[in-house]
Amino acid sequence: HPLVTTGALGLVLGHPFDTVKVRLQTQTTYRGIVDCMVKIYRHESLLGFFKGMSFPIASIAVVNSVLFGVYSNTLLVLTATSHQERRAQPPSYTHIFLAGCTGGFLQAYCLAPFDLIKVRLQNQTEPRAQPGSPPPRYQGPVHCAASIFREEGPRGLFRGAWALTLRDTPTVGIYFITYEGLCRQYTPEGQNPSSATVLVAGGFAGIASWVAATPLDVIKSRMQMDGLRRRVYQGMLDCMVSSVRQEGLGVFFRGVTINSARAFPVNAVTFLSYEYLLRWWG
Ligand SMILES: C[N+](C)(C)CCCC[C@H](N)C(=O)O
Repeated sequence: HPLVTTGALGLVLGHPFDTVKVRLQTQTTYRGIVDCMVKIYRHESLLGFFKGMSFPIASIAVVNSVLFGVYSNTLLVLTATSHQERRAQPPSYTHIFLAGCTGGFLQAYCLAPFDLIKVRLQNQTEPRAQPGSPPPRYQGPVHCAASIFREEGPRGLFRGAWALTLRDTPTVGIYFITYEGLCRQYTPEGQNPSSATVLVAGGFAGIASWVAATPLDVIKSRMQMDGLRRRVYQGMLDCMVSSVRQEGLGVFFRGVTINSARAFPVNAVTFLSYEYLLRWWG
């Protein structure tokens, strides 16, 4: 289906932005977005921007099905109305928020191992296949997963999962509230939102939820990178405190600009697919 293709394309085109975000959040060698992009391009070529992309592509369908499936089923239980009836009897924002939080909470658990591997691969700065230079620690996603499993045990695959859950539970609530709120604002009573409305509302829902999610996103990424060699942080709180001590409060908004630029198109397309699927299967 074209929408699935567009969704996958959005993910591919958005990935370079995500790589820059992750590096800005976890490494101190970059002075900003442009500096980071230039350095990646010089040392690792264009391929450097696409490190760690295969697992997100492979898992997006599952992760988004859990997110949107749990959300819409929770809403169904809370409001006792089907999707069609819902245009006539819109659910309350409390219900939307609660259903979003439930979806975010469950989605975080499915996402955690894939996200960990993505972040570890994105942070490998070695250029690909340079004869003579030492090879990167992880040769690819499967090797990365197997190495983490071997070196850190099965729980190692869930490093940073707690921070990820805390990041996603409330902010997926915000995601759906923003989306529904904007759709209602710009749609005549009792009608379905137009495609343009869905795209714009979805884009802004992505940005709003990511802005709210950024502080815990930074902590999550740092927890995921911790333990690569020796462990630096005692836990999430320790990671927050020492990050703020060393880098100031601004640390909580690392990567927010580039991530917002990525989030608008990616989430616009995501919500458009969601609305289409609901109308078909309703
Ligand atoms: C709630 N939080 C902001 C964390 C995520 C919301 C949507 C995530 C989306 N798949 C994306 O990659 O942008």
